[in-house]
Amino acid sequence: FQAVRDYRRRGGVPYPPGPRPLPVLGNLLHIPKEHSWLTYTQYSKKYGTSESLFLMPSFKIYVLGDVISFRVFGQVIVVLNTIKAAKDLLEKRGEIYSDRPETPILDMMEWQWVLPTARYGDTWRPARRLLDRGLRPGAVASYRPMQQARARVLMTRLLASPYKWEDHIELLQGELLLDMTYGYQVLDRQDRKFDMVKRLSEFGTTLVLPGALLVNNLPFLRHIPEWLPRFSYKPLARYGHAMGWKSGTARPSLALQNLQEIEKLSGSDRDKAEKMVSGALASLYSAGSDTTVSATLTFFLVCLLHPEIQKKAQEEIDAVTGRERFPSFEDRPRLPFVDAICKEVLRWMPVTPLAVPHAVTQDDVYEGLFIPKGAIVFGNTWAILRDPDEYEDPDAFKPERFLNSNGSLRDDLNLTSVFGFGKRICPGRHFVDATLFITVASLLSVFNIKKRKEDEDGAFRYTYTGDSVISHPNRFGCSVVPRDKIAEELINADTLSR
Ligand code: HEM
Repeated sequence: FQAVRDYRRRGGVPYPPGPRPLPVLGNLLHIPKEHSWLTYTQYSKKYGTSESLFLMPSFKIYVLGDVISFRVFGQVIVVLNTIKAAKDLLEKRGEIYSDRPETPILDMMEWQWVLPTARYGDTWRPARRLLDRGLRPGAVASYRPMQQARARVLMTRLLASPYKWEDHIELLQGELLLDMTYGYQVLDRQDRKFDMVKRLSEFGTTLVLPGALLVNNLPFLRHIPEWLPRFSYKPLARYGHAMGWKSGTARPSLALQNLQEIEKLSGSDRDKAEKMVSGALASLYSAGSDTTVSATLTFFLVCLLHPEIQKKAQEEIDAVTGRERFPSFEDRPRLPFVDAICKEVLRWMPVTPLAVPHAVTQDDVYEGLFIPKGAIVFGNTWAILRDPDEYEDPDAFKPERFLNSNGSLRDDLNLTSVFGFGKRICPGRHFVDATLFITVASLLSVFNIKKRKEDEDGAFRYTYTGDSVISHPNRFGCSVVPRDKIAEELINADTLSR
């Protein structure tokens, strides 16, 4: 009966192609627990030929591999494997493709105000507007002096304790985000407020793992009253409280900007606005920290794998600074190769290979394929950025692909898929762009990032995590050494001047 009802609802229009569902289990076994983007990319090739019946073009049956689908316990999951499909649906039909999958656990915990998981509509809209305004290119430019200063503190720390390089990278991102958001200055890694924000946000991200999304579709797992109350400790209230956002620290920050507007309100309007603002602000650390850390770790990995690229970038930087100072944002137009490295870092190992899932709010038909209301839709950023038609030799790390023949930077419109799609595209992307540039340029101006002695002979292996929304390199050894005496003196002089 269900099959007949389903057929009627679709009017006979087929679902996007994919592996044949099994009885009861559907496609459960076809969805891998790890690195699912690789499997989806393979499926897209397997189901990816549009075939003509009887060799007659007009009798084409649609078996488009750029859109594939799976069904698990009544949930339809759609994966868009090309930039065209992602743009056609997530961007051009954004009004119905911008929701997020239902995550009741988050709602019960009052995380519904946190932007990356917020449902599309009246809760999301004002929070998103707030962040778009606060993180637009012009506004982000005002944080440059802070980003530059913090990047230099990273150099000081790396010189003092190079073996703690991973900790220093993580601390840098925490400092940048909490300063920009709340004007809060993290003391050190032991700072208790920093630690609490970190733990709360880690907990939040485990709830949006693909596994957690499937849990929503198993009715018997939907009610978990025994353990939920222990977790519902109003995380946002705590989060905002820890950062003192209502006391409005004097440093310019997004919190400070928004306080004045809230102060004009009263009663329930004020209460609602406070929740909205604290949710929007709390989104920034949870969405921005691990992601930028992952991209920075990939940059370190690239330096180990390609010393020649590192050297070429150093030559470019030296020609601009004369090795008498650190590079700055003002130097950026004269450092296209450094910029190209940052872009290639994002393309080569996309931090969120399947972006963040969208959900559809209305039945839809695309290229003769049926996409039902409630379907979860992934844009396969990995497949888009490893498409050999767009990126020659896509598995290779080649910054030159982002340069014109005269050495100037080349625009690449597909690269924005690193940050997702349509109305939900990452609002932090301009901030990331600045952070990566100044971190990479500062690092290369004074350090060589190399394999450890023990890794020099034999094959050096690296792997990436594949069980979460964010993918990052698994731990690898690395040696961070000042390039020479000049570099060391530059760092010391800068440290003393602070
Ligand atoms: C390399 C670093 C980063 C990457 C790769 C990244 C990627 C993404 C992606 C793929 C999405 C989902 C887009 C979609 O649904 O289509 C997203 C959403 C979001 N990102 Fe980022 N992001 C990064 C850094 C940041 C930073 C630094 C911030 C804050 C300053 C930030 C704030 C957000 C927020 C608030 C959302 C939710 C937007 C919404 O749902 O409307 N992200 N990001």
